[in-house]
Amino acid sequence: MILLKAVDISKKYGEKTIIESVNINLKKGETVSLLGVSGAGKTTLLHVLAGISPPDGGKVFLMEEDITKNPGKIAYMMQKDLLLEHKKIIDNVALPLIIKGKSKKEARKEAIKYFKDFGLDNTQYKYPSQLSGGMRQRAALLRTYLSSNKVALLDEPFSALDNITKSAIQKWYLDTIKKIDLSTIFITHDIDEAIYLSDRIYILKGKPATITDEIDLGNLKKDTEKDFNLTEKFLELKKMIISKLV
Ligand SMILES: Nc1ncnc2c1ncn2[C@@H]1O[C@H](COP(=O)(O)OP(=O)(O)OP(=O)(O)O)[C@@H](O)[C@H]1O
Repeated sequence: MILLKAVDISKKYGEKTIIESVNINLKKGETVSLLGVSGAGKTTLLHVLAGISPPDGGKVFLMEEDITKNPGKIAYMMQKDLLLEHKKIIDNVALPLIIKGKSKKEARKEAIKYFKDFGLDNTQYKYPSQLSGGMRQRAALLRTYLSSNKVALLDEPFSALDNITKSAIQKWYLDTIKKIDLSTIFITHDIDEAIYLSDRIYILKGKPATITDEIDLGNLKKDTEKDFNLTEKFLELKKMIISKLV
C-alpha cells in the first residue's frame, strides 16, 4: 500500500530550477533513502514533501489526501536534533502531543510508553545536555514519531554521530521502526548507510535534479547476514551506486 506519493514535483529558487519532474513514493513499512551529491536538491525535495516549502509544480499525497503545501501532516526531523535545552526529555518528547491538544499529563503518559523501545529508560526527567549524542537523537526520533506515527521524513538523521554510536543506532533503528510500524524517507550522503537501512534508494541527480535511478534492496537479507557490509555483495552494490551517483 502506498502511503506517500510525490507526483511530478518541480521547485525553483528564483529563476533557477533545482528539481524537476520528481516522482517518488513510500509504501507502508518501507525505509526509503534519497541519495545524491551535495547540493543535488535532497533537502529541497524533503521540504516540499513535508509541506514546508511550496513546489512550483506537482503534488504530494498522503494516502489519497492532497497534502501539498500543508505542513504538519507528516513528521519531519532536521539534521540537528533541536531539543529544547530548558525542557526535560519527557516534555521535549511529549511536545507534539501537547500541540495536538492533549494535556501535559496525558501527553507525558502517552510518550512514556515508548521510552523503553527508544532506549530512553530513566531519562525522562533529565535535560538534553545530560544525554549522549545517540540518546539525544533517539529522543528526537521519538518526538518525530509522536508528531505523526505513520510517516517520517528524516534529514541526515545520524550524520553527526561518531561511527560506533552511528552503527549501534542504525541497528536499533531497523529493529524499532519495524516494531512501531513507521515508514520513513531519509536523506543521506553515506552510501553504506543507504544500503544498510533502505528497502529502496532513489538517486537524485542533475541540474535541475530528477530521480535518475531507483534501486530496490528489498530482497537483500541484510539484518540476518552477519557483517553484511563486508560481503562481496555489499561491495558490488556500493560500486554500482557510486557509478550512478557521479
Ligand atoms: N532557500 C534557498 N534559496 C536559494 N537557493 C537555495 C535555497 N535552498 C537551497 N538552495 C539551493 O538549491 C540547491 C539544492 O540545495 P539542497 O540543500 O536541497 O541540496 P542537498 O542535496 O540537500 O545538499 P546537501 O547534501 O549539501 O545538504 C543548492 O544549489 C542550494 O544552493
